[in-house]
Amino acid sequence: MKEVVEEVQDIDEEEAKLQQLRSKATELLLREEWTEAIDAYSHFISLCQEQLLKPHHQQSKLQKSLCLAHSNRAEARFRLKEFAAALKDCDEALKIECAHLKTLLCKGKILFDLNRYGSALECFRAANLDTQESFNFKTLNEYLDRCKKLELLSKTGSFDLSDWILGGFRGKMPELAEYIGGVEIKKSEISGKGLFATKNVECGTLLLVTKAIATERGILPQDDSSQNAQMVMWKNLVDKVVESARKCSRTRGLISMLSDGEEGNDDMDVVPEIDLFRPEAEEERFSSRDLDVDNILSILDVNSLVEGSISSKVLGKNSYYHGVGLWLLASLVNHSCEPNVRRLHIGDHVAIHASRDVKAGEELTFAYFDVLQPFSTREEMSKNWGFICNCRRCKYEKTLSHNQEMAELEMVIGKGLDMGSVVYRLEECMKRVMVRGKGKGYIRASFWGAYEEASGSEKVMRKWGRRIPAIGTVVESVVDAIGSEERIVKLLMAGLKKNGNVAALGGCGSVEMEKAMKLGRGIYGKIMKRQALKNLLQQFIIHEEI
Ligand SMILES: C[S@@+](CC[C@H](N)C(=O)[O-])C[C@H]1O[C@@H](n2cnc3c(N)ncnc32)[C@H](O)[C@@H]1O
Repeated sequence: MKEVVEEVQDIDEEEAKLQQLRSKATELLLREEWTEAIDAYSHFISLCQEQLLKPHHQQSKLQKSLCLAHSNRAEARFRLKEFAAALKDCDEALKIECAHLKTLLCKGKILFDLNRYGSALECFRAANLDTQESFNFKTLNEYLDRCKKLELLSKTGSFDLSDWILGGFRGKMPELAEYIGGVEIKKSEISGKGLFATKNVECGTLLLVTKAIATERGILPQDDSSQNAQMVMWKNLVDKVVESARKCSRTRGLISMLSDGEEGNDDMDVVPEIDLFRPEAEEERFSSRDLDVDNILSILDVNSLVEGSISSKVLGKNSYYHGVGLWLLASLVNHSCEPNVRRLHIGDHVAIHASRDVKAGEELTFAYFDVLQPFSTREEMSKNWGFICNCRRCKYEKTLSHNQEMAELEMVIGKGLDMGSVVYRLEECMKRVMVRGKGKGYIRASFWGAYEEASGSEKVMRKWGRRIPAIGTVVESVVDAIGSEERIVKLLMAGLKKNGNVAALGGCGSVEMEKAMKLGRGIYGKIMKRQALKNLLQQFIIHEEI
C-alpha cells in the first residue's frame, strides 16, 4: 500500500513539473521569444517522452500534450525560418494526431514559404475539413486561394505585369511563383556549367522565375560615402546568405553547386539536374554538407547580381537605388557579348526571358556588363569579372583589333567631336575591310555611342544626310547582333517621335511601332496588354523631354 502511495506521489510530482514547464513554454511562445520557447518545449518534449516510456495512468493526455508541444515548437521554429526542423516537428505532431488543425496550418505555412504550393495546398485542404474551427477560417481561405494561384503560376509561369504597369507601379506588385520553363543545365563550352534552351522560343518568352536566397536593398547616398554604403550592403548580404545556408541543408547544397570562379574545381564539373532546383526536390537528394563560410564568400563574389527594379529604372525614379542578391538558377547563366536572354527583377524574384528568338539547344547567356561598348572596353570589363570573354563577337572583333583607323575612331567617341564624321568614317572603313552580315551589327554595337550621339543631333543628321546609314538600318543590325536593349529602343523611339510616328503609340501601330513593340518584349518579356507595353516604351520619350 505504501509503495502505491509513493508511486502516485511521484506521478503527481512529475505531472506538476510537466505542467510548470508547459506553462513556461506557452508564456514564452506568446511573448514571441522564439529561441527560449524552443528550448522550453524541447525540455518538455523529452520529459514527456520519458514519461510515456513508463506505464502511466494518463497516456492519452500525455500524447495530446506531446502533440501540442511539437506543434508549438514547429511554430517557433517556423518564425525563426528553421524550416527543416519545423517540418520535422509538424510530422511528429501529425503522427500523434493526423488531423491536428494547428499543426496542419503551421505545416501548410512552412511549405508555402518554401514555395511548395502543391503540398501546402494539401495541408490547407485537410485543415479546411474541420469547419468548426471558424476562428482561422478567413486566413485559411486566403492561404487556399493564394496557394491555388501560385501553384498554377509555378506550372505555367503565366504572370502578367500589365495592370501593375498601367497603374503606374503604384498598386500591389504581382505575386510571383518560381517557374522553370524550357531550360536545362548542361556542360557549357563557354565555361563550367550553363543553362540551355530545350525548345525554340520567340523573343520575350519567359524561361525562368527564381526567388532570391537573400537580397539587400537601399538608396545609396549621393556623396563619397556611397562606396562605404555599398560595402555595408554587401556585408549584410553575406550575413543573410550564410544564415540561410546554416539553417537549410537544401540551400547549402544548392549554393555549393554554383561556381566559385576557381578553374579545375571538381565540384564545377558536376552538372546537377535541373529538377534539384525545384522547390519540391526531396531533402534526401542533398548530401548534407558542413557550412563553409569561405566557400560561400567566393561563390557570392562570382554569382551575386545587382538588380534593377523595373519601376524605379523605367520611371527614372530612385536612380541611386541599389539592390544586390543571390538567385540560384540565374547564377548558371554565362556571359556573352551577344546575349540572348535578359532578366527582370520583380520584388524578390528574377524573371529571365528571351531577348531575341532562341533555338532549341542554344546556350542562354546574358550580358554581365554593358555590351554596347568597344571590344577593348569589354575586354577590360570581362577581366574585372575574372574571365576573358571568347564569344563569337569578341573572337570576330579581335581579328579587327589591329585596324589602326578603328582604334583611332574608338578613342574619339564621347570627346565632343562631330559624331557624324566618326560614323561616316567607320562605315567606310567597314566597307574597305569587308565587314559583312552580322559583323556589321557587332561593330555598330561596339561604336553605339557614336551612332547614338550622331542621331541625337539634328544638325549632324542634316549635315551627313544619306552619307550615313538610316537609324532603322543600324538598329536592325545591332539587334540582330546583340538582341534587345534599352538604349537601342530609346533611340528607335526618339526616331519615331521625330518622324511624327509617336501618335501610333496611342492608336494602331505602324510598322516601326510594331518593331519597337517587339524590342520592348525583348526587354521586358511578354506583357499581355499592348497598352501596358506601350506605356513602358513611352517612358523612354518622356524622360528624353525632362
Ligand atoms: C555566374 S557564373 C556562371 C555559371 C558558371 N559557368 C558555372 O559553372 O556555374 C559566372 C562565372 O562563370 C564564368 N563565365 C561566365 N561567362 C563567361 C564567359 N563568357 N567566358 C568565360 N567564363 C565565363 C566565370 O568564371 C564567371 O565568374
